[in-house]
Amino acid sequence: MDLDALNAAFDLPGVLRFVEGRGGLTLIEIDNGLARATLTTHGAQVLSYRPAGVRDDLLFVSKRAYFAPDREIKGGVPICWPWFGRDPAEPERIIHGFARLRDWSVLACETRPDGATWVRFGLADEAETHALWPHYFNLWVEVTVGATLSVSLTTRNAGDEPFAITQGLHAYFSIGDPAQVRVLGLDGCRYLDKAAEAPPDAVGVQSGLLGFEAEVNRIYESVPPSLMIEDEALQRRIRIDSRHSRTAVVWNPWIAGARSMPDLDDEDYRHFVCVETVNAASEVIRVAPQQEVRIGAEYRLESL
Ligand SMILES: O=P(O)(O)OC[C@H]1O[C@@H](O)[C@H](O)[C@@H](O)[C@@H]1O
Repeated sequence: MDLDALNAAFDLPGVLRFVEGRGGLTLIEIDNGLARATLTTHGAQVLSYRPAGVRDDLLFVSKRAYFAPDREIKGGVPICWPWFGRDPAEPERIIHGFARLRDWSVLACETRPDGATWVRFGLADEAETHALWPHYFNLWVEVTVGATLSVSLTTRNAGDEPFAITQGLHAYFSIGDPAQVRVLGLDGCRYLDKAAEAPPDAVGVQSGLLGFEAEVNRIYESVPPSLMIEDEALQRRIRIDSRHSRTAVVWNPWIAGARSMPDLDDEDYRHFVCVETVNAASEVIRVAPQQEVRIGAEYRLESL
């Protein structure tokens, strides 16, 4: 749909409108008094979220991110589906699946009774997705922009055969200084260590708070539903309440990792951490024909 058609069908006057963004991507700008946010139909991705009165965005987007129809956008909350990380069937393929590369349909935009704005995106299988992943599906992403930000992803198996997925909400959180950031809630959780320096199949158990002074790339298992990122430099706490997920990925590429990624500035390891609500590693989700499964997260900013 073109912008005029999208605005005619879905705009919420004074609150939500569709505009053209970099690379010709379609952006959804929201300003509802509770918060401002920017979403894009490319990948059904949230790119920016700032509650009223808050100066620093919740989310990081790389200045060198690709904004192109066939590329992933590095930042915001990418939707990783139907595989998280490497495709187990074909490890050389793009990581984190194809959902974040597709242009999603907008199905609804509404104002909720509390003044929050709700946007529903949809994606279904087609010939191009069959070539990548031979299954019939409906996917929905629902984003609620209010005093908190919520993102949920629903998968429906629209075929006659069961399928298995891994998936994730790959949130890139903006931070003030990695040396002053701690993740709370992981104490006692076992993790798979995927850092470049770690031996293959390395595992560990988190003791206390998690800080950042080198590359961190860990898949934590059996995590509690709430995690927190405390950021002394920005004097704020990000609370992440996850649903239907017992696995969390924590990632900061550090210096060498940032340098190796063309869509990150060398210094960007100072500007974000990812704390991701996922079903991955041993948490593989099997979806029976006609069954629906969900994963979701609510993000809340609090002052320290
Ligand atoms: O595909 P993106 O957005 O660049 O993210 C890549 C990173 O995503 C993380 O989830 C992984 O733990 C990292 O290993 C990986 O490098």
